[in-house]
Parts: sequence; C-alpha cells; structure tokens
Amino acid sequence: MTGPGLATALQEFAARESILVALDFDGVMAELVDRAENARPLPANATALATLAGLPGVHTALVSGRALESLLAVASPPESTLLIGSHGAERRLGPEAPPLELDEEQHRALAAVGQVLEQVAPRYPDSWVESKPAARVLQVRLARSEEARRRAVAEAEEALGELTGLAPFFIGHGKDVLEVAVVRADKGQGLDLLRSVTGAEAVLFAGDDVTDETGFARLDPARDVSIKVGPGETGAQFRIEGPADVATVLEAVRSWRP
Ligand SMILES: O=P(O)(O)OC[C@H]1O[C@H](O[C@H]2O[C@H](CO)[C@@H](O)[C@H](O)[C@H]2O)[C@H](O)[C@@H](O)[C@@H]1O
Repeated sequence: MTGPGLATALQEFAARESILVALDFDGVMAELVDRAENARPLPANATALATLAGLPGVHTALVSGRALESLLAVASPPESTLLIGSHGAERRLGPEAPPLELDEEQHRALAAVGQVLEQVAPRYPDSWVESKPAARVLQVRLARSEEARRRAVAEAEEALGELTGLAPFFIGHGKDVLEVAVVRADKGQGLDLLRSVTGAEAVLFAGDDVTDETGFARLDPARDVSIKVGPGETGAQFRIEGPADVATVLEAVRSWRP
C-alpha cells in the first residue's frame, strides 16, 4: 500500500479515542468509469468501510462532488455514514437530508449555465450534461480525443464568460468534467462541518481529484491524515496508487483500533 510513514500515521490515528474516516467516492471508493451512474464501490472498500462504521468511536463519511441522491444511489453507504454531496452544498447528517434550496436568481443562473453547456455538448460527440441540484456539469470523458476534451471545456468556459446579469456562478475543473455551480461550496468546508458535528479528535481524508485539495488543506498533519489516491500534484501528506489500495488503508485503521 504505502510507505512506513503512512503506516505509522495510520497507527497513531487509529489510537485516538474518536476518529472520523472521510472518503471521496469517485476515484477513491470506486474506480472511475465512463458513465457516472455506473460507478460502484469496490467490494473490498465497501466491506472495509462498513466494518469501520460499526466500531465504537469511529465516525465514517463520504465527501463527494456528486449530488446526494446520486451518491446514495451508487454508493449504498452504511446507515450511520454521514454524507456530504455537491462538494459540501448538500448534507445528510442524520436520518433526514434537508433539501438544497435555491433562490429565484440562482435558479435563473443555473438555467442559463445549463443552456450554455447543452449548446456545447452536441458539438463534441458523446459529451453530455449532468444536472445536479445546484450545478450543471459538462462531462467530456467520452469525447473523441484529448484535444476534443480540451476544446469542449475551453469553448464552454468562453461562452460562460459571456453570460451577464446573473447571480454568481462558480466554475470548477474535475477529471474530464467542467462543473458550474450556483452555490459556493468546497470539501474543506464539508470536512470542517463533519469534524464539528462528530467531535472527532482526528480526521482521515482520502481523495483523488483537484477538488479534494481544499479538504487536504483543512487537515492538520499533527493529528489528521490526508491521502491522495493516484497521480497528480497534491498538498496531501501521503499517496496511494488507486482505489484498489483504499481497503488496505481502512483495514489498517481497523486493525490498530484499541
Ligand atoms: O467528489 P467525487 O465523489 O469524486 O465526485 C466528483 C464527480 O464525480 C462524478 O464524475 C467523476 O466520476 C465519473 C464516474 O466515474 C467519471 O465519469 C467522471 O469523468 C468523473 O469526473 C460526477 O459525475 C461529478 O458530478 C462529480 O462532481
């Protein structure tokens, strides 16, 4: 899995009385796939998460850019697992998840953004637009070439730049996606919220995408553990190769629980 540095950090983390294990979904719990609705957690990751979720003093969470509804559908998380969706804009911290409410101006901005992306997508075969409660996402993973993916995103950004007179919207880049949200949220805020509602002494967070960097930045290396999954620049302390290594990390935490 890991170097000795990560093994030691996990052992120290697991020894704390109350811990939060928070995981990104796509590219961490699940391998990336062409269509978002087809992603599923690797069975070993799902089992390891469920085992941790049942231990005293262990809080578990999924912290995802997905809409909460989509996260629930693909992840089938344990009942007690806290959920952060839409990069922090949606939460399920108990049996009920309060619906995300947009004001009229935000609805108008979301519709305009959606229209722009819907105009760009057909020019790049097999690109499509995903709808989320507070965002629209141009999905270009299946576009013909790297150049086509780059052009689709650049074209969308240029057209978005011409929109005026709307409520603010926020552009984010993920893996083969351009995401435009009308609610400002990030995974760092999501982790802060989870830390405060759980009262956990220490937090482990694993993520694979640029959007996870705000989460890594919120962690304190003296007590928390941040893990980048896969390649790419990162501010995380540790790195593992891919989703297939996640279960090993979770099992290590379980094995060192007092
Ligand atoms: O924060 P995450 O849980 O990693 O969610 C981020 C985005 O996940 C989805 O897109 C990504 O996964 C898809 C399925 O593997 C893949 O096809 C796509 O290229 C990836 O970017 C989701 O569709 C987005 O809305 C999320 O923001």
